[in-house]
Amino acid sequence: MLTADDKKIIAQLWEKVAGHQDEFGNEALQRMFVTYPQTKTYFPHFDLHPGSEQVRSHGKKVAAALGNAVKSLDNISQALSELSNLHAYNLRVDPANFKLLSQCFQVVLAVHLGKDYTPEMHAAFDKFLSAVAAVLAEKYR
Ligand code: HEM
Repeated sequence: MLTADDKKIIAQLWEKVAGHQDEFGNEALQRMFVTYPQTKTYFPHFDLHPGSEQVRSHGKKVAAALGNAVKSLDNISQALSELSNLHAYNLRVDPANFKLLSQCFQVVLAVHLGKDYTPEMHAAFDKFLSAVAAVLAEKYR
């Protein structure tokens, strides 16, 4: 459950992300594929080499979806409803993978924002990403 404070901090953090959104999405995916190679099995139809345009374009979509959720912190479930259907019914992504991408996205934030990514931001954003993951996994049962 996101507190009012969490929501404020998440919105502040996203202001720092805006402008780098596409790049951060791309880097998070690149890290996920290198660090957790099992995640590549969901993308057999993608070129997964570093610098891949397909990954870049996918990173842009993922980051946009996160940005959309940041705008709807009071109703993430509704904001990501279509994506939730897609991941559960069509893609059948094992929900364990959501944590892996979340972890990679946080490393990207730490690398790029450095000290600006404060422990408070880390804590609030971690809760946010868990909430997103819960929504993407909620249709599985
Ligand atoms: C924070 C978590 C995630 C978000 C916000 C997210 C978001 C998205 C978005 C926006 C799309 C594009 C949907 C469309 O084109 O209409 C997508 C597609 C997809 N996602 Fe996710 N995703 C997440 C996690 C994951 C994870 C962890 C995996 C697997 C390891 C995954 C696998 C896929 C696949 C295979 C596609 C289809 C790609 C294609 O063929 O174009 N997603 N996701």
